[in-house]
Amino acid sequence: MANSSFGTNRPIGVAVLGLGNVGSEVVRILLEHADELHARVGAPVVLRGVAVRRTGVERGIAADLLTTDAAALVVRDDVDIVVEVIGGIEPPRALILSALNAGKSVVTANKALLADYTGELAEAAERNRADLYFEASVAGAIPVIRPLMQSLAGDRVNRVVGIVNGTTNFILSAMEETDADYQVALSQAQQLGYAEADPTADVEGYDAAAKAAILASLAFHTRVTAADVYREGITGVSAEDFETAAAFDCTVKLLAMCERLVDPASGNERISVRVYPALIPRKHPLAAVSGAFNAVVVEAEAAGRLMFYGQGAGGAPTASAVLGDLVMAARNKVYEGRGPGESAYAQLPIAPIGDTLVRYHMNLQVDDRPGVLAGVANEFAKRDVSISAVRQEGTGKRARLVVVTHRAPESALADTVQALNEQGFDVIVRSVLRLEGTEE
Ligand SMILES: NC(=O)c1ccc[n+]([C@@H]2O[C@H](COP(=O)([O-])OP(=O)(O)OC[C@H]3O[C@@H](n4cnc5c(N)ncnc54)[C@H](O)[C@@H]3O)[C@@H](O)[C@H]2O)c1
Ligand SMILES: N[C@@H](CCO)C(=O)O
Ligand code: NA
Repeated sequence: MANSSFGTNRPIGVAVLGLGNVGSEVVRILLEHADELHARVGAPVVLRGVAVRRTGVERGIAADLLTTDAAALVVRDDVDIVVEVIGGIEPPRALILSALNAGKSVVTANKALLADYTGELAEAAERNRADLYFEASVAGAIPVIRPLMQSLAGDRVNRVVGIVNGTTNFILSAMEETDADYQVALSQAQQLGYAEADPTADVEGYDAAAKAAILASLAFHTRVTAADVYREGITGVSAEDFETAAAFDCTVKLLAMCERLVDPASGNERISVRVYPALIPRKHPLAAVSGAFNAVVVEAEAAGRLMFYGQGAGGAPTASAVLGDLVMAARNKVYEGRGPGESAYAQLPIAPIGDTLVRYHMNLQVDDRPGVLAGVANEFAKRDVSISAVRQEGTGKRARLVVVTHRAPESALADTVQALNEQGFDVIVRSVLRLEGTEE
C-alpha cells in the first residue's frame, strides 16, 4: 500500500499544535492511517512533533514527539505543514504567522481566529506561496469551505443559510421535543456534555457569528469579520415561542444567514450577515436538522439550492476535515503547487441590520376589548408594515395575540415593537422572533 505509484517520496513533515479533542484525533488518524495517507499524497506523511501545554503527562504518544515549545516546532526545517488545533486568538495567530512566514502550509480549525484575522493570515500565505486551509472551522466534518471556494468558484452565490452551532441546535431541539424551557434544556445539554460549563460563546451566538463571517467572506468574495455580523443568541427563546411556532407549522432554529442584497433601482449590491433564532416552516430542509447536527444550505445562481448536512463538531468528525485539508496541502508540497488562496476582490459593503428585509412573528399579550386590535394594527400601518396573519387565543386581560408580518425593513419592524411597548399595559410584547425560509 505504501508504495505509491506517484510522488517524490520525500517525506512531508507535520507538526500538530494542541492535543485536545481535535488534536488527539488528528494524531491518531495520522498514525493509524499512515500507509493510506502516503499512497494518497505520494509521499510519506510523517508526524514530526506535537505541541502541548505540559509534558510529563502520559498521552499515548512517543514522548520525544511532545514539546511545549510550539514556536520552535513550527519553524523546524523538517516541518512542511502545521496543523493548529489549540483554539483562541493567541498564541495561534502568532504561531500561524510564523509558520507561514517560514514557508510552511497551515491547516487550522480555529473559527474565532479566522473570523477576525483571515485577511492578515491570507496575506501571509500569499506572500510566502503557502496554503492556508480551514475546512474544520465551519460545520466540522461537513464540507462547506471547499464547496464554496472551489466547487462553486464559477458560480454566483446569493445566499448561505446554516445551522452551524451544534450546542444551540441540541438545546432548541430538546425544547421542542420536551416542551422544556431554555434553562432546563441548557442544563440537560451540559449534563450530556453538549454544552460547556460556560456556554456563552454558543448560546449567545458568538460561535455561529464567527462561522457566518467565514462563510460570507467566501460566498461573496469580501472580507467579513465577526464585528460585521448582526448577532442575537437563544437565551430569550421560550417554550411559549415553540408553542406559537407550532401553531403556524414552524419550528425555531438559530440561523446563520449570509445574503446578497441587490438594490432593484441601481443594481448596487450589499451583503447582510446575521445570526439569530428564527421561525422556519417545518417543511424547510433546515427544520429537519435536529440534535447536535449542523447543515448549510447554499443558493447559487446556476447551481440552485445545495444542502450540506452532518456532524458539525466532535473530535473525530472535526479531525476528518483537518485530515482532508492536510492531504491537499501535502499533495501541493509534493507537486510544488498551491491551492486557491483568499478571494476578496468584490469587497461588497455590509448592509446595516435596519436595512434588511425580514418578517416578524410576534407574541403579544393584550387586553381583549374593542379597539385594542385596531390600535395594534395601526402601529404597523403607520410604519408601512403589512400584516400577513393574526391569531388570537383566550379572552380578558391576558389574551394572546400572535402577529406575523410580511417582509419589511428591520428598522420599521423594530420601531413598531418599540411603539407597542410604549402603549402601556394594554399591550405587552412578550417575544419577537423573525420568520425565515418563506418568500413573502
Ligand atoms: N471540538 C470540536 O468539536 C471542534 C469543532 C470544530 C472546530 N473546533 C476548533 O478546533 C480547535 C481545538 O478545539 P478542541 O475542542 O480540540 O479544544 P481543546 O480545548 O480540547 O484542545 C486544545 C488543546 O490545546 C492545548 N493548548 C493550549 N494552549 C497551548 C499552547 N500554547 N501550546 C500547545 N497546546 C496548547 C490545550 O491544553 C488543549 O489540550 C478550536 O479552534 C476549536 O474551535 C473544535
Ligand atoms: N461549540 C461548537 C463546536 C463546533 O464548532 C458547536 O456547538 O457547534
Ligand atoms: Na467543515
